[in-house]
Amino acid sequence: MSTDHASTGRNPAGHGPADHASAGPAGFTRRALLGTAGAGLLVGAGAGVAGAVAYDRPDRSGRAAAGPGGALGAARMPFRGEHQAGITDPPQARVQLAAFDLAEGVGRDGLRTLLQRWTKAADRLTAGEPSEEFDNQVALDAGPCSLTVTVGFGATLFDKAGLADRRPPGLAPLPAFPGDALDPARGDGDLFVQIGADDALVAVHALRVLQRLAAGTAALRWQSAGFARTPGAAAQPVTGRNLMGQIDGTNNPRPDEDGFAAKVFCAAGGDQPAWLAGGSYLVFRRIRMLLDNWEALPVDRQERVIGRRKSDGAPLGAPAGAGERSPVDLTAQGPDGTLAIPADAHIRVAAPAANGGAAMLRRGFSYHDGLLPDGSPDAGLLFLAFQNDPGKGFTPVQRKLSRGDGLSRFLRHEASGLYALPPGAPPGGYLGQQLLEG
Ligand SMILES: C=CC1=C(C)c2cc3[nH]c(cc4nc(cc5[nH]c(cc1n2)c(C)c5CCC(=O)O)C(CCC(=O)O)=C4C)c(C)c3C=C
Ligand SMILES: [Fe+2]
Repeated sequence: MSTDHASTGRNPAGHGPADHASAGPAGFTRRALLGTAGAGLLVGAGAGVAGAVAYDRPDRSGRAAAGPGGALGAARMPFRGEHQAGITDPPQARVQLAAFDLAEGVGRDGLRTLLQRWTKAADRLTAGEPSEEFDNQVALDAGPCSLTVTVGFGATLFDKAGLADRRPPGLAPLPAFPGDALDPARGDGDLFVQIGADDALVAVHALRVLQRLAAGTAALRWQSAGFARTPGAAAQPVTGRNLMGQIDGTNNPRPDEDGFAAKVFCAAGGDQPAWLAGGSYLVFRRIRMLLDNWEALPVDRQERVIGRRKSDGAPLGAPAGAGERSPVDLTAQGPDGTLAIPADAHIRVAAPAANGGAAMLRRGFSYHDGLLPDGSPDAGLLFLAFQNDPGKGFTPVQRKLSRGDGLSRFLRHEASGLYALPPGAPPGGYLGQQLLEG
């Protein structure tokens, strides 16, 4: 399968011809539309750097910016397509995650109106235009900055909106896992939004717009801000690091591999409702890292906890210079004859081969929200995993990790959410139309 619309389903229809797609780090699809100035810069940058990887969210070092927000700001992710944006697109530098609860008495019609208003706003904001219904001028001088708006439906939405018979089976509650310390006030919710952008103001602005458009219909339940590497921070596009310092995301399913779409997206037929075809399920976990304990561990022991080298992300046992994409050999032995990748190493316990082929597309973001009362960092990973069936993806893997993963000693799962993501908004239509009118 190639990195085309069939595998990514991100259709640039209606957004002009300047679409650049390439497989970026960690298998995400780099697909952004640049304004005239940005497109010119891309060509110029590619011509000037021999052997450089085509990278369509341009490096800040280009600087020759014109138009809204400069080159980084002009990069634009198509909002419409077979699948929603923000799934196969590479993680942006900033994310706002939030969930909303429907107000009392808001039924199907109220939900439809809300989704229509959100779609209209997302159409405009992702194109770098202010929202027509409400705008507070916070993002006025910025371009779209690769803004994506991704919407999901929690299990509780379906009863409230009179859609109980349309609730998909994959929204059955996740089981409780050993060690869970979940705060329901920071998870779950009727409606979920993931807003990514390469600029913090653009992301916050988009969330504020959606929140204002929801006034009287749905109230914010929780909100979490996250971040990832800013494009251009590294000399070459590489898979990002998390707050434990590990390269995180290497062994994700890749859009150019066979069966990618079947792992990540729901297909028509089977036990999935027709409205979810082209959609996906998202598992969210707010996972705090016990960084004081982690950082007290020598690097070689940290590496054995994960099963990969910190420097370059290569699997333990791989020769020097092998790189993060080097194949994982779970049978490799060290000089002393023991397993190079220990029995409780995270990548061994989480591997699809150890979990009946369970697969998911991880697209997490770091968070750092200051200190807890005991002085330890309130920091970790906003874990986001997209899959076609959480019962065959996240749940079996997390069950295994919670019992036998060396990494779990350094983690606390503090919030959780499970959402069904409808397919992309149909041409001229709105997000969730297949659910409400199908
Ligand atoms: C239930 C699923 C998973 C949770 C929860 C999870 C948390 C978590 N992971 C890291 C760091 C890394 N994970 C890596 C690989 C990896 N993780 C999962 C699943 C969960 N991780 C899978 C399926 C895999 C791939 C396994 C494989 O096939 O090799 C890695 C290695 C690099 C990579 O492939 O991404 C790191 C590093 C943290 C810090 C964390 C919770 C905070
Ligand atoms: Fe992991």
